[in-house]
Amino acid sequence: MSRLIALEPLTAEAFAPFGDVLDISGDPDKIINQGLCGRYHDRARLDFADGRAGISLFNAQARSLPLRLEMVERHPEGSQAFLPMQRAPFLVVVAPDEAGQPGRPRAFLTREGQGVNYHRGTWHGVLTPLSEPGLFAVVDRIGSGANLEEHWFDTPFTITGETGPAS
Ligand SMILES: NC(=O)N[C@@H](O)C(=O)O
Ligand code: NI
Repeated sequence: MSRLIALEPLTAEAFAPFGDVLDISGDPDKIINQGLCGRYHDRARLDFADGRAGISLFNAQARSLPLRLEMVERHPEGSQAFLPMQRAPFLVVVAPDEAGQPGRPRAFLTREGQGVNYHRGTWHGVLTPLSEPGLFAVVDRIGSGANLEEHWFDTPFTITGETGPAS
């Protein structure tokens, strides 16, 4: 299998097997605050086994494309949401699960202002901003026990800077 992975635009449909896309596309679900605010209500499936939701802030160093992808990880006990606190697009890498191992990864480029929520157990690359500040609010599980499984590829992939169809 080719080790080159093209970028795909992030859409709710394409990302549905892996998680939720959080953005203000389309009409808000509710108009609140005396008509001054649109509420895009309850847009992510949060799931925390034997734990609670926590909000953390990540200040991540920017990476550049093309990017060598050596590892994906997953959190068996909880979902994980990345909500940018700046407007720059960032890289989102996910992979299907194939009998407990990640299948071929897919790479998405967010639009400005988009965030993602990885469903519990979704294989994903670590937070990868493409510019700085790489400042994100992260909503994930706070609890005891192991909640991180890493998979290091025998042969790394390369995420190109090109956009293209799903591979
Ligand atoms: N380890 C950690 O808190 N972050 C990762 O899970 C990640 O997806 O970036
Ligand atoms: Ni993670």
